Amino acid sequence: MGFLEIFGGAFLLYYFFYVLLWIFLDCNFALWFKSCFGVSISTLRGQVVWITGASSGIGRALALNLAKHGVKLVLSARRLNLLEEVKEDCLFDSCGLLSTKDVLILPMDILKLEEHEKHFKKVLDHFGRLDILVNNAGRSQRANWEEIHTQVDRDLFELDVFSVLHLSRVVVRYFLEQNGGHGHVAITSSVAGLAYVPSSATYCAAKHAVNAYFGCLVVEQPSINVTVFNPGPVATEFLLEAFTNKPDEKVGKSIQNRHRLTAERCGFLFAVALANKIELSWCGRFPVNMLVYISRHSLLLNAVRYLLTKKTLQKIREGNTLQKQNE
Ligand SMILES: NC(=O)c1ccc[n+]([C@@H]2O[C@H](COP(=O)([O-])OP(=O)(O)OC[C@H]3O[C@@H](n4cnc5c(N)ncnc54)[C@H](O)[C@@H]3O)[C@@H](O)[C@H]2O)c1
Repeated sequence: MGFLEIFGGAFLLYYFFYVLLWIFLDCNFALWFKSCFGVSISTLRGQVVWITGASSGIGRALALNLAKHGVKLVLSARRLNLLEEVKEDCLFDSCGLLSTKDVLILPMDILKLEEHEKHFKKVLDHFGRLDILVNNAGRSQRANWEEIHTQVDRDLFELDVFSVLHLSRVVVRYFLEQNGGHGHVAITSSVAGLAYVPSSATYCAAKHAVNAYFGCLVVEQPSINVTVFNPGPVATEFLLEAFTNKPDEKVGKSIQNRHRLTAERCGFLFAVALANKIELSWCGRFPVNMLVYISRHSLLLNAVRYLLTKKTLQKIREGNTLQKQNE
């Protein structure tokens, strides 16, 4: 057998394996592997994890998954009543591993950067330390590229990028100066931060931006653990609050969640990524997982760009449940 046959066979085998991953897994291989054979979420028991945007969706699901394993929590968002409900659910799901003082409700508007230090002080006053910050609060977008008002670009970046960076810098400085140089920062990014998706140009750019900022933190401060978690479509109510092309306008619609990852599964995978300190991971039901793998292989990506129309990509994005307005 010549070199070409061996090389060709190995190449085909490699892609055969990859295609199997694309079809059967709902996340990247490393994350799936760790969810089965990695360290348990229980290794985080007793640690203090601060989750922003914990009142609903992925943040809430992550909180519940961590609470089941006795992880102490700081729950932040703007709506106090919802945070109180999440706290109750966390205490219930922890089956006695957590008492009421182990879950701190810390209402905050993350856009008020000047209050970040004050909120962090409350965390330290209550628990005496912080082990992991999870930057999860954020809003998505539905808008045509050419119609997006520059104010929307600014507002979305203010929330999804600048507020995240500001809070993270407050915490990273604490890790470096008062925590022996160690600590863990995580971000709920998106597959829109790994690939290009239609109808969300500002959001896509914002998630690429945070991925780049946190990637730079990894190379600059190797002692700080960074987890960039990139979900595909997840069944939450995020479209209610999503930006459009106009300032101060929200999409204001529920999605029908036929082909989306459940928030529970997403929260579990996120908790696995935290426990195993996975730097970069993603999740999503077929064909999202496949498209992310392909987007990381530029040759295949170019082929797929010719094959998939904007409408098809949009349908995948919406979990095959495109609303009339978005068609
Ligand atoms: N649902 C998806 O399909 C999906 C996919 C990829 C990434 N994400 C990301 O996941 C994260 C959570 O989204 P979700 O789907 O759970 O939606 P969600 O609307 O249920 O959660 C968003 C959370 O952010 C909070 N928040 C928004 N603005 C805030 C502010 N100014 N101050 C404080 N808190 C604020 C909300 O109160 C809420 O708790 C977001 O960063 C989003 O970009 C979602």
